[in-house]
Amino acid sequence: MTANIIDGKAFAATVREKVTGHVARLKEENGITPGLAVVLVGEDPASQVYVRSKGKQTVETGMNSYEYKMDADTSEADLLAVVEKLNNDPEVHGILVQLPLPGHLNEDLIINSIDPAKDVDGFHISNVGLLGTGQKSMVPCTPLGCLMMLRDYHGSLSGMNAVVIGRSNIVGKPMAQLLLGDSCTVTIAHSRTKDLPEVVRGADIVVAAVGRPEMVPGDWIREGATVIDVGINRIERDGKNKLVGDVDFESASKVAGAITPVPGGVGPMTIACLLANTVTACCRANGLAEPEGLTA
Ligand SMILES: Nc1nc(=O)c2c([nH]1)NC[C@@H]1CN(c3ccc(C(=O)N[C@@H](CCC(=O)O)C(=O)O)cc3)C=[N+]21
Repeated sequence: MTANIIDGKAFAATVREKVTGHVARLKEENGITPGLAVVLVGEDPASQVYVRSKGKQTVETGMNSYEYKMDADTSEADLLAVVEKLNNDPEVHGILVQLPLPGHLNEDLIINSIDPAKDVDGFHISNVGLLGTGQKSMVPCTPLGCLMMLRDYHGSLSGMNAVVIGRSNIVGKPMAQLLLGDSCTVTIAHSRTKDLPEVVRGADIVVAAVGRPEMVPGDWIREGATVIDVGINRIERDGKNKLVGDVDFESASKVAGAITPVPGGVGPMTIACLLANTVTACCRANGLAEPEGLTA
């Protein structure tokens, strides 16, 4: 058996098309242009690449993009002041503070200083609580992108066994909440899980989000299962730099029913969902109907 490839890059293009349509309508009918502010502290090269890509796509979909680049030694007070300014700016509907932050900055404190209505990452405790209780919230971009792909591929996820490997606040935990919301039977596995291979073999849906290159081999995957690979790991192989996931694609794609590749899977969907969340935040801020096809 050879797995179907779930093409995240192509799917992301369709999400961006929807975003572009909603943005055009907001401009035409309401005279509003959604705006996304991205704050980057420090000079991590990978982060700079993502931030540039986010800014470019924001503009391409017709939205306003605001970038704040701050020195690596920026004080907490200075960063809080920037967030406060963006919270109070009516032209800014979405705020993203790129993570990880330099060690001297308290990430929880900074994230929780963002207006929850503008928290397009969905990391604010208020949004986490809303998601956990099934109320309307801002949903974290990566899990939202994974959910969109799973729903598109399967239709209904009801009753399926889903195993999420990884318990991060950014992916694992919100992913599990979303799958539970779609009536999956959800297991959150992690580094201390007993007999992880056996647990994963019970899954109809596997979401790998641990950050360890190729740690999930094909013989952990049940025949025909759907595999969502959230990992983005830079490794060196045969003297070349390579991007690989948390799943061993080579062996897993021989047993899975469907699998997302790396690159070109979850990554592009994450950025597309950030744009989608910005439109959603803009509509809510203006008391307008939820944009169709862009929310969980
Ligand atoms: N507050 C915050 N929110 C984030 O959403 C956030 C963050 N901080 N910090 C960094 C991570 C990382 N991230 C990625 C987004 C897209 C790709 C992506 O599109 N990757 C391409 C490959 C790009 C490449 O070649 O490097 C792909 O998978 O096909 C990757 C990584 C968002 N993050």
